[in-house]
Amino acid sequence: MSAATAISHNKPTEPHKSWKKINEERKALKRQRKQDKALKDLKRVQELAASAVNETENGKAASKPNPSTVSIAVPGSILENAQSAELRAYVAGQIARAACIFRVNEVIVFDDVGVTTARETKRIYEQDDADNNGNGAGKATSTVRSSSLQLARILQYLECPQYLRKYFFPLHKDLKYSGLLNPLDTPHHLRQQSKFRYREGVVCDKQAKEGHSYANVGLLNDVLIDKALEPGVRVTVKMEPSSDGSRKQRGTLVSPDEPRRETGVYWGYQVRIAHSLSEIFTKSPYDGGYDVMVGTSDRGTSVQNVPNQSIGYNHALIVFGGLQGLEEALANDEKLTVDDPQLLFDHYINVLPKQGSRTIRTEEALLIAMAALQEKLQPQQADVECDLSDLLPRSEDTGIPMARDVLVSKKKKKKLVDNTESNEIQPAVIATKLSPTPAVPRRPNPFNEHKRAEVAPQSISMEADFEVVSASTGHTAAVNENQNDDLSRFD
Ligand SMILES: C[S@@+](CC[C@H](N)C(=O)[O-])C[C@H]1O[C@@H](n2cnc3c(N)ncnc32)[C@H](O)[C@@H]1O
Repeated sequence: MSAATAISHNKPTEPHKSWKKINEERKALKRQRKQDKALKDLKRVQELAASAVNETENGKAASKPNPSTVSIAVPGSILENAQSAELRAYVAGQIARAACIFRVNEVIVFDDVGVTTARETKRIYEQDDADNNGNGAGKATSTVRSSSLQLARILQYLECPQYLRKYFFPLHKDLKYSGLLNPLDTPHHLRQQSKFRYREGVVCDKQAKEGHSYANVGLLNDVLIDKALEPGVRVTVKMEPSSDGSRKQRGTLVSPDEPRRETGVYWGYQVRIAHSLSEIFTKSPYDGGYDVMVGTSDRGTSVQNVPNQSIGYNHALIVFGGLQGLEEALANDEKLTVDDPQLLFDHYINVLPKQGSRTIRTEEALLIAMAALQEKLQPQQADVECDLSDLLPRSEDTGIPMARDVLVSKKKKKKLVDNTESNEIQPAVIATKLSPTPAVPRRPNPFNEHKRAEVAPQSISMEADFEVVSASTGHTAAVNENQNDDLSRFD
């Protein structure tokens, strides 16, 4: 017998494993890995919670100032220049994406035209307290250019976490193509499995113990919060680490500024409507208004002449013009008496002195300007830096419409193809039911028409005579009352 054969003969032979056994072992390994990850996440959450408690005890949290803010103003009329309803919505989506990419805290939609035409009329909307000179006199109605209202509504819709949209955005023709828009993918749009200290939520209509209420924060179970609030209110909740053995998740109501202030995480933008150029400046939500105002125009000073980090700010405002620029917006403002827009701003900047097209569209200028101004702006209060990469969803975890298509089972796909071939209409669209209790959002929401639904049901049924078009089904979609009523599944 050769040595090799002897060795192979002496080697203990492994018992033959069936595929069933191999699969079981693999599954067990997978389970183990999942458990390890969950434990790691839990440990991290507990550590963060403990450090937050420490900070509060040391009085540090209370004294932390709010980080500096950036606001942008864009005219609603830019939608009027779009060739179709789909493109109109798409332009609004581009503004929302740019605002998030550059961590903008406030988007002001202003009217740079004033007069209306047969095509572009004004619409009534519910003005909030903030618009109403902040005198707390309650809600009032006002009229606004329809393009401004649509832009503002789409901006708000996209900023709202998907799981809350059905509470705050009843079916509306302005949102018809919202399903085609690219999602914002912001950190505050948390997934169910994300373990982050803060979550956006809505107060539920569910009995809670005295002085408490339940909020839907996008988790499997509602969270018990430490305040008795009216159902429908949008809230920011600080999650308490879940105690062992308790299935009930608890949370504390906090200010919407807190997540960003405490963690440095971008927490979305606010939307405000201004009826004219001057209202951008006069109705600022910040005490003392904006301290640095930047106007943008191809007639401005070259951005290359602005030294890096030379624009110190606490509340910066960057204003963009429409089709005819800021000159036109100024000419259409009855309150402003100056005749040169440059006089309204601390800086009047040309962000691309050697442009190769005769004109740069506002949605393009927005991206160019925000990128060019990054190194020129210097916040007085910078965001705190905190590595939260393992707690917040990364781009590969987030919802891309294509990924959803991939998840459609082969059987379903075949059915879809068959139906299309036989010219059947796909029932892939939602009819959002208005929530039974009118939602009072935490943030001023001038576009909330829940009240109108109660008062004038006829007008809603007129507006509801359309569909929401999803990215995957295109124009073949039709309304089906039985479908899931969450608009977010299209984003
Ligand atoms: C269609 S342009 C208006 C054209 C106009 N001549 C102007 O720039 O004032 C729309 C808006 O995009 C921005 N924009 C366009 N080109 C720009 C540039 N080179 N520098 C800064 N902003 C620009 C401005 O806010 C402008 O109001």
